[in-house]
Amino acid sequence: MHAIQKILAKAAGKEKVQAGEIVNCKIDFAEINDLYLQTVYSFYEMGGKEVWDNEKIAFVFDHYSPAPTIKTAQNHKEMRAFAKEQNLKYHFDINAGVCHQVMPEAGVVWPGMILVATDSHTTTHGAFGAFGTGLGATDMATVLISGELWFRVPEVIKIEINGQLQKGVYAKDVILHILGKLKADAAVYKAVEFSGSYVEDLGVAERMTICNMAVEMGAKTAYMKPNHKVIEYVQARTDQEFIIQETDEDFEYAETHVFDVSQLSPQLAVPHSVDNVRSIEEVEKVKIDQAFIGSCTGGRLEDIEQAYKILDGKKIHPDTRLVIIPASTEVYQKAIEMGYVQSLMTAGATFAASGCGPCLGTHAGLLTEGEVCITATNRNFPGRMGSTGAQIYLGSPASVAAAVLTGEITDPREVIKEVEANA
Ligand SMILES: CC(C)[C@H](C(=O)O)[C@@H](O)C(=O)O
Ligand code: SF4
Repeated sequence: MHAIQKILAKAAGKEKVQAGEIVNCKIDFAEINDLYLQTVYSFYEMGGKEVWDNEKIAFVFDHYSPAPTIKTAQNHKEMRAFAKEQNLKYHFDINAGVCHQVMPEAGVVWPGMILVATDSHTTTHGAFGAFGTGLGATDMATVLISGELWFRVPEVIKIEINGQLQKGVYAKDVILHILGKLKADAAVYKAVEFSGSYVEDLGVAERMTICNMAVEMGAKTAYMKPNHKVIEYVQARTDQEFIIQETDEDFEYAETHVFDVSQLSPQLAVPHSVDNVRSIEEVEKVKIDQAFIGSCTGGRLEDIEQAYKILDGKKIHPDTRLVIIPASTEVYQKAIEMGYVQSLMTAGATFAASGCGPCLGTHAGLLTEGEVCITATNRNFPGRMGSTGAQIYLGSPASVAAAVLTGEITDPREVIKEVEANA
């Protein structure tokens, strides 16, 4: 069995499971975001009275936070009432950030757990060796009532990533490159394991960026075997005991793909699909109107630092706008302490309150017809960030920063070389 299948077997109280088998698993933690008030309605419609465990459920207000409309304010009000009535231990209101950043920071994510959330990017938590997957309102209501849910045991695709990245090339470029090669339907209902020499020593932030976008190839869940950096991160935030499952030597993967990233250029997903990927050399000079750094894909301290290293002491191009939204208040506070916020605001960036915001076009920086945006987020379908007539390029925070410096898509490797030469 694969480590992921062992996680499911343990949660189902079984010795062994196999791909294709349906198993009923105990859930370790469940998160509902503020787009899913329906979960509360379904909970009551299904006869729910008390949640199965009020210490294993989180409400996170992140998609519409702070509430940009009266309707979403009403949703928050009803969800706050439910959280109070059920005495939920974890209720992250409008001052917390994006669920996939807030939960690891709160110490509720650990290796070997089953974490479900009303969000497709719950694959992010494979970065911690967890089985993380997204649910709809009805399944989530079932979990709130019973603390259990059925799963079809997935096959596992192995993505082996080897080599050391060049300066100016980042984890976001790696996952975009993989998506461009394997395409958006490569892993439908399968689990994706990322391994190889590049992954083994990878830090938490980079692991989260890569696992976050596994769902963009249809993955049910993602997995990276925890390294010492992950274990240190988790143990600094929780006393929860955990087991790191080992994949059997003789486990047979459904597919194996091997990538050497040592010569990889910065990558961009170009309009209008996440798997429509080009090396930056093919898309340089595209004029940019607006740029965004943020989200559960690219809003961590390390992402903001990429922009700081390029823009510190400089001014963004007068024809462009840069919106930066730290993925959580904790990230925001650290970015302030590091001087990144002050420097980037002086360069001309606009900061907004932690949350999803422009990533899915709810508020804090939408695009109108004909505007061109480069963003550190994970989806670029028509209408994702506002008008369906806008053009969205997905790239690393460094590619975003290089573009707002020159006003057009620019290779961050060139800009970084210049910054270092003038340092
Ligand atoms: C919550 C939901 C509307 C959606 C998801 O499930 O991913 C959102 O977070 C997104 O990124 O599109
Ligand atoms: S930041 Fe974007 S991708 Fe992440 S949960 Fe929010 S809307 Fe979804």
